[in-house]
Amino acid sequence: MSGTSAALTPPAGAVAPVRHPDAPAPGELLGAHYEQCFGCGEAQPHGLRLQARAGEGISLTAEFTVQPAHQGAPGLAHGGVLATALDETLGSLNWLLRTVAVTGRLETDYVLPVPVGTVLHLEAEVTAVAGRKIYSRATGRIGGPDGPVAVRAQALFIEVKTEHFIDHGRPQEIRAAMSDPDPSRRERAFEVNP
Ligand SMILES: CCCCCCCC/C=C\CCCCCCCC(=O)SCCNC(=O)CCNC(=O)[C@H](O)C(C)(C)COP(=O)(O)OP(=O)(O)OC[C@H]1O[C@@H](n2cnc3c(N)ncnc32)[C@H](O)[C@@H]1OP(=O)(O)O
Repeated sequence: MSGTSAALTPPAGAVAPVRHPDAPAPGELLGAHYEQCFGCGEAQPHGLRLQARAGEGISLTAEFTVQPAHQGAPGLAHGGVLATALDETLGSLNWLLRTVAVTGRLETDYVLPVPVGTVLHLEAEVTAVAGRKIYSRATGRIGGPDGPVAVRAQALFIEVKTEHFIDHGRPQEIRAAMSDPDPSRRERAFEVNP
């Protein structure tokens, strides 16, 4: 049984998403947006280390391998970890729009159990944009990119200003991220200059 709440149905005035001219080319790896990110950070030992790759239009693919640290039941991925993988994949789509946005709503269907050691093959796309609201969906397959769907999600991301992170984040992490000598990492941890 699955369904979609009204909040995830784009309103009548919604428009098709527009790929930013500087979006990474199809096939290009996006790389981590923040090295401590639980979803994608390479310096985050407990994280998913999800790797996303730009697709055509406003779409992308991503992969992550379920580790023993990601278990809920013996030998099986925790549902919250799978939701994180979907959230991260969907959030990464905003890099193709060059819009800074946070998850407002995420609805997840769990279709098949996902064992430890499995590679989850994710694909995601933005379906519509209405003002600050970005509508998107994703699927995660197991056994290969064309394998059966194990999880799927629909989401609503809300565009925010850079100040969202400065106002709400903890000062010590903000200071550390802002003092990163690499300007592109600084930009992607906090802001996007369209
Ligand atoms: C994370 C770092 C990103 C760095 C960026 C660098 C670029 C990186 C590039 C790429 C990789 C990114 C990968 C990230 C992946 C992970 C993403 C996450 O997990 S984000 C963390 C979890 N989410 C939160 O912490 C939000 C907490 N919530 C809030 O801060 C506010 O509630 C917020 C900003 C979402 C909305 O607050 P308001 O005051 O700005 O706006 P209002 O007026 O309430 O909402 C605007 C519209 O949206 C609807 N809306 C808001 N929340 C909704 C909801 N939950 N369900 C349905 N509609 C909702 C409202 O009804 C309203 O609609 P009407 O304009 O009136 O039509």
